[in-house]
Amino acid sequence: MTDLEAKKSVDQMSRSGEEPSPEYIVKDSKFGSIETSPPLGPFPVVDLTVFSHSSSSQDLEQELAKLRSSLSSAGGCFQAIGHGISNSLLDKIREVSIEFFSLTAEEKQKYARAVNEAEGYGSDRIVSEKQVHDWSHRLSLKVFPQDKRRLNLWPQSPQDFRETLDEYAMKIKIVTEVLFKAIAKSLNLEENSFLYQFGEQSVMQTRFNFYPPCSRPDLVHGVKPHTDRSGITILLQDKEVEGLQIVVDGKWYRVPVIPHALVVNLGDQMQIMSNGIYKSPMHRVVTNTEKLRISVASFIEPDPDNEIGPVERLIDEQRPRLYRNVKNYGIINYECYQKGLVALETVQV
Ligand SMILES: O=C(O)CCC(=O)C(=O)O
Ligand SMILES: [Fe+2]
Repeated sequence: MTDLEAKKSVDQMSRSGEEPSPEYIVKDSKFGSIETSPPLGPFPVVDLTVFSHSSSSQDLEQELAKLRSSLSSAGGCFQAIGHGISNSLLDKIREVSIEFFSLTAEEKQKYARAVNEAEGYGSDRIVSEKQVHDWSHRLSLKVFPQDKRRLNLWPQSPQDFRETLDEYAMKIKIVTEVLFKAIAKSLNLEENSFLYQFGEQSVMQTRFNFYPPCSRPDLVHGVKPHTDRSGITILLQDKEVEGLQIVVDGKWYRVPVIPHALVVNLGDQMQIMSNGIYKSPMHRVVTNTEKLRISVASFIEPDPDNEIGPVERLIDEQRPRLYRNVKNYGIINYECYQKGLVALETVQV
């Protein structure tokens, strides 16, 4: 057993069809009951080809307007198409994820996350006795900077796991660079305004999420409500099974499945850099009784040695500085999580 792990794994309970044990049951969520099927959300589909290829100013303006409206609302999310990653690579990364999670518990344990570490295979990190456990297993791996990869935690089975992740991560990195420039453009900023804050040594952590079916989806979270601590998160959802929900104006909405689109969520650090103009959305994952769900989330964060803060041009009399400059927001975020504090609130001026 690692840290304060639950006595029964979600895999075991899922297979036997039994009710979730008490550690998984959400009692008094401040977000209300777990509604597994709220309405579909107003998340636009943005075609990234207008940012990476020459295109008419009308097309460019149209996609920039979608970025502005989606990122400045509490919804902070859109789906990206035209991202340049082939359908076959997207299917392949999903396939190796399912193959990994289908290995025996003993085999997966070879890549187990150590107590107090973020990387490796396991369940959510438990930081207090009161914490409700998520109905999921995950495998988290640092993919960039490349020399920080801990290859002993990278599965050797299935055989093509490592090369698929490497290829996928390289492509995601290119997509994020296009996005940083596009987001800067949408705020009328110089195109490297965000890219340079992330730095040459920006970090990418890829997390493979696995949510087995649950006999009582109304009682558990696949992932509890949270905002991402990243700068930006690029999420490949399951090809068929929904589960992700996002809060817009105080209400939960489902994020639809678009099989070869990437869900783009801003994280807390872009909310800081954009001086609060763009938002890091509150989101959660719900489970269902019938089908397992997987997702692959890539979290891109600035180099932890870089001091980041609101871009100067986004600070003026009408919009005074909302956040102080910070270094290593990851640590701030983790410490706040342990104390039950909202990290973004602690860095407000
Ligand atoms: O599985 C998903 O759709 C989202 C997962 C998520 O929010 C996360 O890993 O931070
Ligand atoms: Fe998330």
